[in-house]
Amino acid sequence: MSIKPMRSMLYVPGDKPRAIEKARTLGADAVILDLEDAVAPEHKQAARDNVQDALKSKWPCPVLVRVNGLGSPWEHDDREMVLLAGADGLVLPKVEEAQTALDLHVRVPLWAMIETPRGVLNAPAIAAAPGVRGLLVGANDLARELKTKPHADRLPLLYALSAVVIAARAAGKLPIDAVFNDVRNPTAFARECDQGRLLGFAGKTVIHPDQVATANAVFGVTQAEAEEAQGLIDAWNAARAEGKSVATYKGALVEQMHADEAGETLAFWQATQGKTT
Ligand SMILES: CC(C)(COP(=O)(O)OP(=O)(O)OC[C@H]1O[C@@H](n2cnc3c(N)ncnc32)[C@H](O)[C@@H]1OP(=O)(O)O)[C@@H](O)C(=O)NCCC(=O)NCCSC(=O)C[C@H](O)C(=O)O
Ligand SMILES: [Mg+2]
Repeated sequence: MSIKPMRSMLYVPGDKPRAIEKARTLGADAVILDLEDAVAPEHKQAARDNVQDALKSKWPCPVLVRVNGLGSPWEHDDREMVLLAGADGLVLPKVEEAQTALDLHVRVPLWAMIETPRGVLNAPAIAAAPGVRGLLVGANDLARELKTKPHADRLPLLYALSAVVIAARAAGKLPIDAVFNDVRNPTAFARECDQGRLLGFAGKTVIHPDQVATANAVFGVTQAEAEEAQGLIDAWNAARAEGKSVATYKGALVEQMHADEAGETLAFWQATQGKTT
């Protein structure tokens, strides 16, 4: 089984060449070169050229491109460029129907952004569409569309966040949590990462270098967790060798599902060894 961790997916504005260069060195599990909301209309062409250029060289992680939305004046040229330049994935904003993903016919993995109420309602079908690798939450757009306000615990968004996790997980795709705007508030960022992890997200989209290490840590597996997983597997194997159907580890029940989960934890830990953060 090949595991590609997506603990941190770093957005980088396509019109900031310096930030694009820096992004190569930050230890994010993926980089999303943005042509959409981070780029003003008068810079769209220059951003597309920068991104095309950046895709010519080798990167230490997968590089995705967020294109402008369907119906925008830039959508066609953006998509052509992504296909020509060979990005590792295409991030499509404001996806509301599974048919949108089906109609695209792109030859790169698709990451669908869920950031409207209709997108949330149709998330199960969108996630299940062939070619879709994962769902990314766009909480800024979603909050605006829901006519809600920022809230420390994201209470107004909880239903949508969980709906995205459930839709993605049911389809075997990756749910990725939304960005946290306040880049000078690492404590609140870490709290939001913890919440996202608890909800079941596989990783978080981030917007600043300082957010990468925290996302990698929170959505990753620590050495202590890996050792715990190994201990549980050893206890399970010993019990099975004695013909038992259940075991205990440190006083708690262990069944096949727990051993399987521990195996996944170990595999994920191994997949992140050797990464910079
Ligand atoms: C958020 C920022 C505008 C903050 O900018 P600034 O205050 O200028 O940052 P710093 O001075 O702290 O930057 C320090 C150095 O780090 C580099 N940097 C900054 N951001 C990035 C980045 N994302 N990737 C790579 N490198 C970055 C700077 O170049 C500085 O480097 P150096 O000069 O060498 O010291 C800014 O961080 C930023 O623009 N972030 C990305 C914004 C973005 O991509 N937005 C779009 C995606 S989020 C979205 O659209 C929401 C979603 O759709 C929704 O609906 O929710
Ligand atoms: Mg958005």
